[in-house]
Amino acid sequence: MNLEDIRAEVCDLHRHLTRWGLVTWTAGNVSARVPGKDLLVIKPSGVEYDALTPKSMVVCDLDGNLVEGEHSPSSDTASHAYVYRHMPEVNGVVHTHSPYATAWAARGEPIPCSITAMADEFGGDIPVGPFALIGSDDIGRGIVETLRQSRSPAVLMRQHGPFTIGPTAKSAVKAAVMCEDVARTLHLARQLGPIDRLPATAVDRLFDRYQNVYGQPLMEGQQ
Ligand SMILES: O=C(CO)[C@@H](O)[C@@H](O)COP(=O)(O)O
Repeated sequence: MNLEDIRAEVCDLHRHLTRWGLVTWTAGNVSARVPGKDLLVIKPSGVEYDALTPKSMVVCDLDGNLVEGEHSPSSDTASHAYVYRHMPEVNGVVHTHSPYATAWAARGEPIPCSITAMADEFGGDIPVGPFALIGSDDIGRGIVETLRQSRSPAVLMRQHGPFTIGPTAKSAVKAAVMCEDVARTLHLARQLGPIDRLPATAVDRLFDRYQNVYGQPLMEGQQ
């Protein structure tokens, strides 16, 4: 993929944030690593989703410095860059303020792994990361420290909201969609009474099946 393709992909992926109701106004962002280069592509800060174009996407280095683009990069660029610097297996990062996941983040409470959909996608609880102010790479440090100890591609940054990672930018977007889905379901379940976590052995088997068997075999060149 060349830089123009990545700009187009990152721009297009923001449509999923609005389609799945994960963002309000301009509060959320998607980025992708540029393969083989110490660069990332991210959304411009504070631009409405309907106005995003491939050209308005911003290219930054992995210290968060602007390299190419007509707009200021997302406020979370330094944190996305920190994740790419410290997690070489990650090629996509997403942040939203999706309401149910952010409600769990506001309480500083992990989402307990109580349903098969959570075991499938997250392989356990969705953990809580530390509170950190926006602007520096402190949020990135909290994401990396928390997710290194977990199989989950999602972390609820305390009193802020969810951040997700993935081997592709699309997979990080999918994790953000699934995170909000299970956050809503577990919130609803808890209104009905106490909820139990799945046994660890069942979580392991479900996670392995979903990650390795579920769906269609990949064709050559697919991700
Ligand atoms: O979380 C916050 C602000 O609380 C930001 O990530 C969010 O508003 C999105 O900012 P950007 O438009 O990406 O600069």
